[in-house]
Amino acid sequence: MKTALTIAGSDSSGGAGIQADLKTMTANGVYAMSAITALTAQNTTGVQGIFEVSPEFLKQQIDSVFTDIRPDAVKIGMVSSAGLIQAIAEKLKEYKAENIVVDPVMVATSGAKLISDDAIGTLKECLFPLATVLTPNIPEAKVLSDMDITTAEEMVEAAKKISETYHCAVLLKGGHQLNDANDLLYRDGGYRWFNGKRIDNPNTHGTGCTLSSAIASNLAKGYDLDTAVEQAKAYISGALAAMLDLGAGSGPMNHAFEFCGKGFAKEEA
Ligand SMILES: Nc1ncnc2c1ncn2[C@@H]1O[C@H](COP(=O)(O)OP(=O)(O)OP(=O)(O)O)[C@@H](O)[C@H]1O
Ligand SMILES: Cc1ncc(CO)c(N)n1
Repeated sequence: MKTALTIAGSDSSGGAGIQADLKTMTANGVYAMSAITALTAQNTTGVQGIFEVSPEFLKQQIDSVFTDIRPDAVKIGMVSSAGLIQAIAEKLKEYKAENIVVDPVMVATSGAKLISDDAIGTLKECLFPLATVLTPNIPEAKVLSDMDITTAEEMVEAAKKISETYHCAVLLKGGHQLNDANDLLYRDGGYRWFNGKRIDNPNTHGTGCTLSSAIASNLAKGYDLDTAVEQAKAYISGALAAMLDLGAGSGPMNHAFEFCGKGFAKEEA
């Protein structure tokens, strides 16, 4: 069985962060492991608290994973401070990690800030150069490209700028902000649109985490980047289309939509 590691923050409400990643990787057929950067006290309405681990303890978790079950792909999500980012970069280089998906998480769907301003510089300097693919949403891409992005043409320009600056592929997510869930993959000087049909579902908590983990799972299984993105889009569309409706705010998706009603996932006794 192929294996994947998520290095990210825990979401107590289970829809984003580590919990979304582990569910996504499992549903996508790879063995899922985690190294936790921070605990969040969080639900669908917001983030009530953040408790970071120390860089030393994060390194210890990464050592424990790599020295025993080597991951075929690594996904990186919420990393809120410079020391943690440096710790991850050091360990990924030491273990020559491959298939690295970096989701530059800055703000939660609920609006809460998940990274300190000084850490954004460290993210660019230490982690982006290690990435196979970066997966910013539009607000994150605005910060990273220092450009305004209001049209599809500007999405191409911004993705090109980020890709050329950090020498990695960039998947710029159209998501809820701009168009019909159309994402743009810029790599090796060229680009391709991945058009998604917008699903009329207000419950989008954790969509970014889920997409990046699905891409990492597909890379772990040996698919090329284009196919990995294509299949990840199909997975997230299925999870959104299952129309789970939990919590008072923007709720989580059903990561196990393919299993529902089957085998051990039968709902009622
Ligand atoms: N309503 C929708 N219907 C179909 N696809 C969607 C919808 N909303 C988001 N997506 C898709 O979900 C994926 C994640 O994109 P999105 O822009 O939501 O990420 P994000 O803003 O980083 O997520 P998060 O809110 O978790 O931070 C993309 O592939 C996007 O196209
Ligand atoms: C822990 C965590 N990571 C990422 C996000 C972004 O959706 C979130 N809301 N919470």
